Amino acid sequence: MPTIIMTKWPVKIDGSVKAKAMTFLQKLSADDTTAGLHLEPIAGAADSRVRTGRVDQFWRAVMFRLDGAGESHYVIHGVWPHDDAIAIAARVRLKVNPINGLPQIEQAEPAAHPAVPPPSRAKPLLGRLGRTRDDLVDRLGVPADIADLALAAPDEDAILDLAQQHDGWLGMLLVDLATPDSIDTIAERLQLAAPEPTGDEDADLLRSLKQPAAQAQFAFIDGQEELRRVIEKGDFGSWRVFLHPEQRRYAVRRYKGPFRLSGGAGTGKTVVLIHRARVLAREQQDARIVLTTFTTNLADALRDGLAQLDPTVPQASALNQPGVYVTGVDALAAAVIRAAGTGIADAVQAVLGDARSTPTGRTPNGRWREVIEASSSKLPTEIANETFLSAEYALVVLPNRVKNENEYRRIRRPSRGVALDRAKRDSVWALIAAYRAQCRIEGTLDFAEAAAVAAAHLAATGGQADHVLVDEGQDLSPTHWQMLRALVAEGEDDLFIAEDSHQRIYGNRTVLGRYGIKIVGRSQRLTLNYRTTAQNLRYAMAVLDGGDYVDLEEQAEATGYRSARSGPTPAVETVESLVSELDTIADRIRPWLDHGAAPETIAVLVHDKFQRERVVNALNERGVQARAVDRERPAEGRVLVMTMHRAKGMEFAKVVLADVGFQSAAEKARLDDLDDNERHDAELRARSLVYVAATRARDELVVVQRR
Ligand SMILES: Nc1ncnc2c1ncn2[C@@H]1O[C@H](COP(=O)(O)OP(=O)(O)OP(=O)(O)O)[C@@H](O)[C@H]1O
Repeated sequence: MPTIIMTKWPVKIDGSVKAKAMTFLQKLSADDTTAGLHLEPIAGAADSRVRTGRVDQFWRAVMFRLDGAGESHYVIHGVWPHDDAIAIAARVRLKVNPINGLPQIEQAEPAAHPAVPPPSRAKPLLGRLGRTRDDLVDRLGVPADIADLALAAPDEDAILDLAQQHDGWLGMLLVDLATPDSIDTIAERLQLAAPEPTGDEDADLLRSLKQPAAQAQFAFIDGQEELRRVIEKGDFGSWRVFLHPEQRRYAVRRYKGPFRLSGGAGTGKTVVLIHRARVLAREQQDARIVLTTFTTNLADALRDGLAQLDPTVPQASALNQPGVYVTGVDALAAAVIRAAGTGIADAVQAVLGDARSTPTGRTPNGRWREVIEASSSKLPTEIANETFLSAEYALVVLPNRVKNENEYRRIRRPSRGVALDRAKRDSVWALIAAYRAQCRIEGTLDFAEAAAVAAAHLAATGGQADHVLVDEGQDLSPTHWQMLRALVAEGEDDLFIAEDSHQRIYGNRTVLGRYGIKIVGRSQRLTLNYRTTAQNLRYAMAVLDGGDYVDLEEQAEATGYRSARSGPTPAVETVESLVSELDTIADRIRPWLDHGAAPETIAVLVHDKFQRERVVNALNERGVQARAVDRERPAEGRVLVMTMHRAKGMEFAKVVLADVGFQSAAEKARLDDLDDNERHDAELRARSLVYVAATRARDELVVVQRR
């Protein structure tokens, strides 16, 4: 049976043609001698391998036929109207790039490229970065005509425009060339290697199509189902098929222990996790794989993503079952506790010092505040506040299983800022004891307690997973890490953690090594942003400037991300009042809708739920149909309005960021109560929130800031 090798198609085709293309390719992959396919060579074509095929009366497919190992292979170049297809088929050529060994589709007459612009007085970007024509052409294998265009490009935006015209390895090389990375680093990142030609051109082409960097553009299709997915999803689904060589490496490689993958927003960390879950599930049918993240909404998205990638991957419906169990990290703790039944009593005893067997409820938000208000504590406000106490509890008390005043007096409190002398420790413990007593009466646990109890149970009774994959690692708390560590035995491919410390918007800094997760050098970073245009990325990175962010191994978080796409500069509008803010938001959205943007591809991101309701009402009053998004999945047909927290992990074509720089009186008072350490951390989180929100925009970003 012939093998189909799909490429990212240069033109988008609409639904009815897709269906016909699908039927055509299905028949081709079943039997290429079927008469109705009309596979024909083109007389005088630049490449004798080229064939056209009949999709219907009007449309033709253009492809290359390669013969290797006694089988025919068809590299599908695309589908065009009849006359265009014939003209394209006459000129295209598939060859192995002699410098980098990668497959290259080129036109016999390169007239399609714009002329090299006349040199401007300022030195072009690549020259400023010390790049030469030899670097591009002789070391990396950039075709000479494109190298000349790149070397004449005045700035990063011009290079990105050029990169956008070239899918696959060539586009990736051009994006990398606009960064300060060395030529060796760039070559290494794409894993370039040019093996000696064997003398059999078809075999050499097939070998080149299998190179890691080639797979960002060419995909060997495995069965009819995969064929259907690739065609139906077209461009938007390309993450499913065309991975960056680095992404592929992290998705498939085996690691001797925990591995950490960091990377800025939109660099494809989630994509890697989903692919890795599939690879593990396919290779080890009985394996119990847990794929987890911070919130239930994010877990829903992971579940959907995995089903989209491959509906045949079994998704387990309970912990400790073969398949991929996708769940939020707190739901995971609840699942461990539920499954343990009354057997959880020992773990509750180990963590809290009382042997409750059915801690079923969830401690309500605000409980710390009630405890403080009900007490006659003499502690200063920088200690007797909800932020400090809940952090002390989650970072010091629970992970160390502190059960009484004596133990608390002796415990080390690394990186906790405020020093506590003996009297203060005793007063803090009194509040903690009151908190625990109240929760005991009500039979509730808070999230950090539930994770600590689940961790203690798993540590005593044994792991319930073979591989654990974690997204949004920067937001997890110490007891989450203890639970995940205990969930899987130490060993090969035990934990795979994706994180971006710039996106920490919940909780406090944590250090993996303190909770038994030893990365020891197994850590890598993704740097190519797939989602956000270079202009939006610059805005988002500027929000973080000067902040001292550190990662889960206590290293300063790196920046230096690059984007593969270029677009308009974000519009920043400063307004004086709430009314003018609401007017501005509506005025910005209307033209997008008038130009045909689907309403659900537009999002307004705000600070809190009150503002969300205000914006929804104001937009509807101003004739823009809008809907608030809370926990549910967003629906179609209306502009979406949600909090910046809710937007985590999501993306939209166009985003309006509202309330930037605005602080309510209540928030200001809360920050004033904090000690310097906590306040500094709260400020980092606030910046991270704007960074998260700004990086949700794929194409256009409008920022509305209040004076
Ligand atoms: N190889 C790829 N080809 C095409 N698109 C990709 C690829 N990898 C990722 N993407 C797209 O880039 C976007 C961001 O990917 P993803 O959500 O995995 O990034 P992330 O690093 O997890 O982002 P965040 O940290 O902001 O949640 C998605 O739209 C995804 O489909």
